[in-house]
Amino acid sequence: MEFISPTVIIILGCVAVLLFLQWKNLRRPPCIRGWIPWIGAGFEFGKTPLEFIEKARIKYGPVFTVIVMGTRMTFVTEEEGINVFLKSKEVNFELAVQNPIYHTASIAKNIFLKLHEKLYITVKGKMGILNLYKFTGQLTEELQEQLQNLGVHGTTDLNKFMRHLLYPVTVNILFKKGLFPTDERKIREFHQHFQAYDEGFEYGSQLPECLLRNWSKSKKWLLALFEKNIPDIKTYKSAKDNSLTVMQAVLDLLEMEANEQKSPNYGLLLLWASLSNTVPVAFWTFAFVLSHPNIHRTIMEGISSVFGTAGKDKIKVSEDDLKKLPLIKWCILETIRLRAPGVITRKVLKPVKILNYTVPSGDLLMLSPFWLHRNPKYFPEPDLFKPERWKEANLEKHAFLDCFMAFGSGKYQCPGRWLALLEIQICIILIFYYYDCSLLDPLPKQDALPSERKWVQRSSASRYEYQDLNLIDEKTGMERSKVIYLVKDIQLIKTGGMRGDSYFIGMRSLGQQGCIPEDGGLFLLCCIDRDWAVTQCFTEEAFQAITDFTDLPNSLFACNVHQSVFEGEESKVTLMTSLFLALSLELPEEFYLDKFREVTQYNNCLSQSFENMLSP
Ligand code: HEM
Repeated sequence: MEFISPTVIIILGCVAVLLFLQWKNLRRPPCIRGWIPWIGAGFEFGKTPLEFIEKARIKYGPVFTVIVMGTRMTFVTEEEGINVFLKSKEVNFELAVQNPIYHTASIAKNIFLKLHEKLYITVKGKMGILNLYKFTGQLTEELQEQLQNLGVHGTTDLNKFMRHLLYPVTVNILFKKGLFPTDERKIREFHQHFQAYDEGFEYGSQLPECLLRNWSKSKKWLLALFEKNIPDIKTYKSAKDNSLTVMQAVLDLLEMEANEQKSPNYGLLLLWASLSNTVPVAFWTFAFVLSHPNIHRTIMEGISSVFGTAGKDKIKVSEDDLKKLPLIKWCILETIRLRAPGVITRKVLKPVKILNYTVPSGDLLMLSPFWLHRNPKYFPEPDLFKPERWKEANLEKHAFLDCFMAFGSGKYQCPGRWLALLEIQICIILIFYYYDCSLLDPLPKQDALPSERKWVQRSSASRYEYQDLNLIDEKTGMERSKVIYLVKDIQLIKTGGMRGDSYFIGMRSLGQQGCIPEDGGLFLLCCIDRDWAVTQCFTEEAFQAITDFTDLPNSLFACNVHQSVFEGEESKVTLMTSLFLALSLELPEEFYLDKFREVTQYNNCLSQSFENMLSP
């Protein structure tokens, strides 16, 4: 008896603990754990996070938890959860983001926590409503300068165009006038590294850097760029007034707090925050407007009524001018609604009650502006681009529509939101003032979810042709046709081949050289939105013909990839590099250099490494 009772007590104790844990779990939101310990639902979730969230919402209801890489993420999708996310004192922004900040910008958690509030106040003040007027003139000037470089007529990828416009403008305004490189090679390097850093940001915020070699390389390149330029940024004095740039204000604060060594890291964060959403939003606003002829026309009429008929002269844009063109702001906000960030996050400090559930401390509370903006309860006909819905918002008083959460909310709402809106407004005014634009192809598919791996809705690649409104070409004296077009871009995918291998496939528009071999084909062209009607295959001969660079101007690559890719490039190696970049294949440099060598010996082209790189 004496021997049995401790055993019984232990068993009863275990049962009691188990029952208690079960009871505790019963009160927690339904949980998607996946079947692999620690990784949880990481794989399914990582593939298409937005789609995953929506499916889980339908299956489990408005509050649910997903275990990903050892982290409990609890999603809230309806009022009650949203209210807790926005208003509860038990949830915290800084603790939710300190880890990603540590990974992506190498800012130690204790330094981040110590400085965050002061830095936020500084940055918010510099870009707040009261200071916004200071940016209007600078933005107009910088944008006009960039547009001048564009010349009078040409064809380019719309996405690339927006980057070429907004990277230098944003850098020169927020950091120091003239900081953005003007040398072709350096510009290209900047684009390459910033894009790699931005594209890999989600992975970079969660995985150790040693697993992301190329991302890490780009991060180091950008940090080194700031390291080199910090002294110049510090001593820069604006010719117009004595005001500090946003980065100068940050540097002053870091100096005061004796944390100057972290200046390049904060530079990198500011750079990323200022460009990563603004560029895709500018792209989509432009694309939405061009694909709605009535809206486009009304905007053009508005611009002519405020600035007169288009001409070559530089114009000045004032606050009053902007007020006379509300439709442009509505279009931008409507675009942001539709292309909002996938999630924003807070850390639960003490258990919080949502509906009948208790969300435990330590969970990350997640809110998806993307899905919130698609709820018809809050935004009727949510999938339609309807700028007029913004008439209801009290924009004069700087209020957005209820449940518009693209800039986050609460204490640490995006401090750059007014600047982002202003930048895109002026960008649209100037482009439409100087260039005549029209759309020849339909808008790229809005719903990019199945292939969407990012939280933020990226812009898809589209081509765009612009034409100066001065219809007479100064050089030739001839009249120019007036076209701008937006073409769906092509994605590289892979398929099975006749030898039972998987092949690397893909090209931009095929021209006559494309054909569909009956044996399964070697190279397949596929539209980014999986529109199979434009899918075509190459034969081996066709592939060899198009990779023959000896007759470059006539090769299929040269015909179909924009001419500028090849301009000024001497070596074929660089050509190949540009080509892969042009095809939006963000592959590591060593890889495509290797690829170039391999391509010349066609049989090696299908190496295992290639396969691995392309595997999703
Ligand atoms: C359309 C463009 C933009 C969108 C959609 C956007 C969105 C966001 C979101 C969702 C957050 C997190 C807020 C939260 O969790 O409550 C954020 C934070 C931030 N944004 Fe933006 N943003 C945009 C443009 C900009 C620009 C142009 C800048 C700078 C010039 C900027 C600077 C920042 C900074 C510094 C933070 C971090 C705030 C903190 O540490 O507390 N953003 N932004």
